Amino acid sequence: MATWKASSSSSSPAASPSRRFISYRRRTKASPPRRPSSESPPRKMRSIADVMAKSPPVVEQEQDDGYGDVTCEKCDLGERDDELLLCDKCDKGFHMKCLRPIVVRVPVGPWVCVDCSDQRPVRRLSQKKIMHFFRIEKQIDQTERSQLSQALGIKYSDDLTYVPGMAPRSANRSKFEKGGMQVLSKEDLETLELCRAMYRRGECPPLVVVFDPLEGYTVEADGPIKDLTFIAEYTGDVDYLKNRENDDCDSIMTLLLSEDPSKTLVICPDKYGNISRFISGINNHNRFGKKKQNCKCVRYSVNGECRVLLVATRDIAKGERLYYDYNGYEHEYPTHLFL
Ligand SMILES: C[S@@+](CC[C@H](N)C(=O)[O-])C[C@H]1O[C@@H](n2cnc3c(N)ncnc32)[C@H](O)[C@@H]1O
Repeated sequence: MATWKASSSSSSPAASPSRRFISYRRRTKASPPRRPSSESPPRKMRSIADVMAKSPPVVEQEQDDGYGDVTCEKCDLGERDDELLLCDKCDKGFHMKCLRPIVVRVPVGPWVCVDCSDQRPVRRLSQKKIMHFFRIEKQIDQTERSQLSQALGIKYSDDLTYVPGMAPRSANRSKFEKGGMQVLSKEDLETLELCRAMYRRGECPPLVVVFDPLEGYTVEADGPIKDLTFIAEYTGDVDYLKNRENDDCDSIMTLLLSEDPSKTLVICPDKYGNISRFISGINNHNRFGKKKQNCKCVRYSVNGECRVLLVATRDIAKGERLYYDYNGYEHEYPTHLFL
C-alpha cells in the first residue's frame, strides 16, 4: 500500500479543513411552531374549553406553544426541549441524540421522522452490498451499481466535480487561500498520483463501510493499514459556501477559505462522493475522542488547486473504526454528542 511521506505534522492551521457548521432555523419543541401555511398541515389547536380548564399560572413561566406535552418517541422523556425535534408531518418528538444516526444540529427547513419519510431506503441495504460498492467496483454489475447509487443517494466519484450553476473549476485556486496553503511536495504528488492509479484499478486501502446503529454509516479497516497511508481524497461537488449557508448536509467540507468570503469554497458530497464522506468524527470534547483518532484530513495545494486528503496518523488494525477530527480551527462542528 502506498504511504504518505508528507510531513503530515507540518500542516499549518490554514491547511486544516473543517466541516461547516451552517446556521439553521430551529424547529424543536422549544421553538415556536411555524405559522401554518396553506401547504402545511394545520397545527394542533387547543380548544377554548381546554384552555379554560387549565388554571392560569401564578408565575409566568414558559410561553405555552401547545407542544408542552410532547415527549421523545425513543426515550419517552420531554426534557432538553431545545434538542427535541418535531416531525413536520406527524408532530411526534425525537431527541436529536436519540435518533440513529445522531442528528448533530437542528435541520434547516422541514424535517420528517423515519416513519413519515419515504426517503433513504439506504438504511435497509445489506452491509455486503455496500462493501462491494465501495471496495471492488468492477465486481458488481451495472444494474446493481446504479441501484446502489440511487439508494445511497450519491454517485461514486474519486474526483472533485464541477457542475454548471455551482463554482467553476477556475474558482479553485490555492493562491486565494487566506494566509496561504501548504504545497504538496513533488514526492507526495507522485505518491498521490500512484494512489489514484491504484484506486482506479480497484486497489484501495482495505476499508469497508458498515452500518452502526449509533453512528450510522461509518468506515472500518478490513485489514491492517500502515501509518501515513493515503486513505482517500475528500470528493464531491465544489460549490461556493454562500450557496450552502442553509444546507443541512452534514458532510460539507471546507475546500478553500478565501480572504473574500464570497469566494470561499466547500465540497458537497450529496450527489457525488466516495468513502470519505462516511468516516466518523471524534468527540473532541473529551479525551477519549483524541485517543480514538487514527487519521487526519489536510488541505493541500496540488498543482495550484486546493484538495482535501485523508491520511492515517498511526497504524490501524483490522476491525478498527476510522476517526478524524471534524473541526478545523475556524468553525465549530458540534461533536459533543458523538460517541
Ligand atoms: C460525515 S457524516 C458520516 C456518515 C454518517 N454516519 C451517515 O450515516 O451518513 C457525519 C454524521 O455521522 C454521524 N457521526 C459521525 N461521527 C459520529 C460519532 N463519533 N458518533 C455518533 N455519530 C457520528 C453524525 O450523525 C454526523 O452528523
